[in-house]
Amino acid sequence: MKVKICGLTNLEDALLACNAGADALGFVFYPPSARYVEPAQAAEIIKRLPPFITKVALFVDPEPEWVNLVLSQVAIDCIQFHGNESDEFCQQFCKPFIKALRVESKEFLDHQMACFPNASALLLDAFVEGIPGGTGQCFDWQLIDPELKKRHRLIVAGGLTPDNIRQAVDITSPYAVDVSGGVEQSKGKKDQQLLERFIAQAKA
Ligand SMILES: O=C(O)c1ccccc1N[C@@H]1O[C@H](COP(=O)(O)O)[C@@H](O)[C@H]1O
Repeated sequence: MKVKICGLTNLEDALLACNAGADALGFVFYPPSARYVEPAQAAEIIKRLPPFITKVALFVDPEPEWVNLVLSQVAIDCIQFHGNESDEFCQQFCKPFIKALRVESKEFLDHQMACFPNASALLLDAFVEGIPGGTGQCFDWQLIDPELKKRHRLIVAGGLTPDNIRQAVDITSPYAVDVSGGVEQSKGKKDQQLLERFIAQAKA
């Protein structure tokens, strides 16, 4: 089980996440988010990370110029698109990409999943009207059809915490899980105990 910790804004939290066993770290380049990090700050954090950690840049309906600016300044391995971007839009940056889909219904999910043949993984998050992500809400994990897992690499996200992560993994058997709010003491500030408990439970 791979674990991505998202919404890193400072080096201390990034190192805590790595030491606790995180496989990937997410940096939010969506200015309205409370977890937004300036590219220069993300670049400084990334320079001091141990090797073999995947660095993920998160965007929501960005201008291509903004993505290219971030990629030119920050050593990013993978891009996570969390808005209404198309498969064609996402693949123009020549980086592996994760497409986030907000789960409204099983039919919607089946349809949406087929629209991203070039995604290296699909991330499933809760649907909350008017909020693109990081809502702290769960979706109905039972909506994931085992057939979908044969066709796509799935990342489960949305409202995950140290207390529900084991159940989420048992029900969905995903490729990876992604968390932001469930391991924070306040928006943009992670909590060491929550990080350690979350990762230990996810990988148990
Ligand atoms: O974290 C954010 O601020 C954010 C903003 C806009 C889009 C996505 C965002 N975060 C992603 O949302 C999911 C679920 O987060 P949570 O665990 O429920 O807080 C996760 O993939 C975050 O990377």
